[in-house]
Formats: sequence, structure tokens, C-alpha cells
Amino acid sequence: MTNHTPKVWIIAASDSAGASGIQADLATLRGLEVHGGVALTAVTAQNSQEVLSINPVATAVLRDQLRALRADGDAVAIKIGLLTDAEQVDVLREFLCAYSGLVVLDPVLGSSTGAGFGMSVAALKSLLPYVDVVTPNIPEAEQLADRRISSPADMLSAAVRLRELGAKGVWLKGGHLGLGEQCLDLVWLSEQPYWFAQPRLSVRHHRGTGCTLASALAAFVARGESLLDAAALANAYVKQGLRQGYAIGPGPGPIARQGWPSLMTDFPRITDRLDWLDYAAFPDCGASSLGLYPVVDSVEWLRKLLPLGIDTCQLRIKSNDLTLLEGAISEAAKLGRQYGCRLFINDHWRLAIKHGAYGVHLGQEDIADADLNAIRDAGLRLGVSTHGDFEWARAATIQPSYIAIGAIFPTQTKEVRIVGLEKLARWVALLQDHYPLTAIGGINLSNMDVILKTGVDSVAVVSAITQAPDLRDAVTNLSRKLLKGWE
Ligand SMILES: Cc1ncc(COP(=O)(O)OP(=O)(O)O)c(N)n1
Ligand SMILES: Cc1ncsc1CCOP(=O)(O)O
Ligand SMILES: [Mg+2]
Repeated sequence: MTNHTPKVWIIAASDSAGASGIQADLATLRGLEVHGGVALTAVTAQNSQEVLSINPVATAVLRDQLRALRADGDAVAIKIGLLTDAEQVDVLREFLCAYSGLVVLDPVLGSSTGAGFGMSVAALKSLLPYVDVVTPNIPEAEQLADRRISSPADMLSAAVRLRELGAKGVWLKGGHLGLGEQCLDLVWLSEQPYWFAQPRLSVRHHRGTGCTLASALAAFVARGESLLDAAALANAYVKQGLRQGYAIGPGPGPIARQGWPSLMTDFPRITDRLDWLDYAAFPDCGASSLGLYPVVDSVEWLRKLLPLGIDTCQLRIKSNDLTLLEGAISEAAKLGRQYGCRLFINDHWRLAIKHGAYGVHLGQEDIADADLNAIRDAGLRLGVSTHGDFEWARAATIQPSYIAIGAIFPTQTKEVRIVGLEKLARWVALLQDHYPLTAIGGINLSNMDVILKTGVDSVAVVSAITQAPDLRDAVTNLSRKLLKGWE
């Protein structure tokens, strides 16, 4: 921790067992290098088997703690857990009126050991207009939204209701729903709802999952992640912890809290369409890495590049002129076949299918509009652009042929979100055993060493090829660098 360590406030109760409550929250924050300030709402006496008592902190004491925290300067995010009564809610509402960071409310209405906490549902509802993300489980959502939830459609309708009640974002945890081998959460934090799917883990030690999810979400946002990226990370964080939970007594123990998720398989499958969860994988791109992957905007470029031995290439024409597109894509597909080059067509998947191109490259926005079944059934490969943890997890759900990561550096070629080297390295470590990867954006010979140091083995380039003084030299030098690795 340093003077620049981001700060999150936890407003919640202590758990004497150290499995949930502020103990879980602070352990989560610490592992993610986030400082935690605390306003305690109650002291609970509990262990792995039962809750013995819940002892509310006096309203004035809660108010004092909040005043003390605020005097040091606002935190980036607040996580609210167990509140004991309507008076505490009143204090909090007043406090939140003058707070502009992220507010995550985990609406505790019962514990995983089965105890009810007796909090008024009406009082909790009155907090929703001050909340950016509310994270109820199914029984809590049923109480807050005042309806039965027994299907994904019911989850959606409950989330609509919670948003009508004022919550800006809803994360409805579906673990209690009997959906077979799958746990399905509804995560509605932006304009559009998404489903986060995880295989159901049958583990003995699961205490503190709700607290941990909410505090991890706050922590990842405090670490500078976007809300959706933080959601993907927080979900993976809990799964990682569930796999490594441990006993503290005869009853169920806590989940482990172990820093940034390090396995791709801990991330959720993310989709806006439930039928995509049953998708078959796209065909692979063969054994060799994608290597040097030029992205060019005309057939003329392909005619110059393919004879130089380029074996992955993309035609990216930003035009709506159908005649031009049809001619170019048909010719490009032919050239690809002639030279044995893995020729991808950007955006225009229908024409790519029609002319038998090797594959299609789509951006995140394009995925929703494209007919993925048609692309795969026609035997085409699919590459997908990603700029964050949410996006790569969403891309991985449809099992594409490769994943592109970028823009790594600022680029003149396109206005796009910059990822940087640190994230590239983290994603390469997560993904490289599962998908071919390529890095794109601002890459040229002079920064290839730092790119290759992240472990990525392919680079997609536009200007390093199209603006090179000598095309043959550029191809030779970039390819050689890729073969040799970083120095
Ligand atoms: C290899 C590779 N990576 C990323 C992109 C960007 O694709 P997209 O997000 O669809 O944006 P546009 O290229 O359409 O502007 C790409 N084309 N190739
Ligand atoms: C299409 C695209 N997608 C992300 S960055 C980028 C442009 C890369 O161009 P350059 O290699 O010139 O930086
Ligand atoms: Mg595109």
C-alpha cells in the first residue's frame, strides 16, 4: 500500500467467525491492494454453524464513523452490507446524498447459515435510488421486487422492478435457482443486461460469497477497472475463492480471498443471448501462431503482401459501396486460397461466406448483429476484438478461432480504447493456453520487444506495413523479430 493506494469504504457488520461481513470485505480489499475504511453497523456473534446474536451499533455511532471517514476525503467506492434497522438506513441515505463515487449495496436479508436478520424490506428499498449496483440473491430479490422468481425470465422482470425502484444497476445472483449444472447471474450494469454463467460448484466452504462479490466489485472499480470489467473480474474472484474455501470449524467455512483471478476457467461465460451458451466452437486456425498479421484496406495491398510469405492477413475496407466490397472480397478470398494465406474479412461476414474466405474478424458491437451460426456452419474461422476482461470473457463464450487484444498503444489508424502492456501481459497469461492471440494497435518494430515480453506471439499491424518506406524490409524485420522473440 502507498499514498496512492485507492480507498473503499465498507459499511457493514463484523462476523466473529471471520467468514463474511467486514472481515471478508477487508481481506478482499487487501488482496487487491485497496485500502478499506470501515463504518461498523453491528457486531455479530457467529461461527461456522450458527448466528448467536446481532448487536446493532447505536445510530449516533454509525453517524460518527461516517463523519470521521468523510473528513479524510472521499473513497472511490462504498460497499454496503448488513444494516440492522430503518434508522441506520436513514443515516446512510443522508450520507449518500453527498457522495459521488460508486455505491454497491449487498442487501443482506438473511445469512447463509439460515438466520434471518430482521431488516425491514421497505427501509432497504428506500436506499435503492442512492445505489449504483444492488446485488441481491434470489430470495432477497423476491422480497425487494415483491415477486416470485423461478426462471431467467422472472429474474429479468425482477431486475426491471429493482431499476424502477431506483437502483441504477442490478446484479441478480441466480445461484439459488435450480437451473441444473449451471449458475446464472443477471448482470445489468449498463444499457443492456448480460447473463454470467458458471458451472455449479458443489463445495462445502462457501461462507461470505455475497459480501466478497460486492466488495471485489468495489475494489476492482477502485483499481481503475470499468464497471463491466470489474464485474467479470469480481465473478471470477469469487469462483477462484470457492475452489479454495477452507474449514474453520464443524460447519461450512469461508471462501478463500486470493488476489487477481489467475485462471481463465474461473471467469464467467458472458452472453446477452442464453442460446449462445450452448454454442459449438469455431474451427481453429491451424497449428502455427497467427504470427505477423497485416491488416490492409485493399486488394492491391494483398497482391503485394501475399507473395512475401505472409500467412495471416485481413482485408479491412471501411466502405458501404457494395459493388466495391463484393469485388474486393471475392478477389481477396481467391488470393488467400492461391497463396495459402489465412485471409480474414473484417465486418462483412455475409460476403466473406459467399466468397469462401478463410475467416471473418468482428468487433464487439458486430457480434450481436452477425449470424454466428451461419459463419460457423459455412466453415469460416472467427476472430473477435477485445479491449477488457468483460469483452474477452464475452468473446470466449462463443469460442472463436482467435482473440485480438488492443489497442495496446495509441494509434493514428483508429479511435479506440487503449489497453497498455500490463493488461496485455495479464490476458496473455490467462488466455494463451486456450486461444490463439494477437495484439493490435500502435505496434511497430521499435516497440516489438516490450510487446513480445508479455508473451504474445502474434501482432496485427496496419501502419507498420502500409507506411513502411520499404515493404519487403518491414515484413522481413517484423517477422524476424517475432521468430527471435524479445531481447
Ligand atoms: C486483428 C484485429 N484486431 C482488431 C480489429 C478491430 O476490429 P473491430 O473492433 O471490428 O474494428 P474495425 O476494424 O472494424 O474498425 C481488427 N480489425 N483486426
Ligand atoms: C483496427 C484497429 N483496431 C484496434 S487498433 C487498430 C488499428 C491498428 O493500426 P496501427 O497498427 O496503425 O496502429
Ligand atoms: Mg469491425
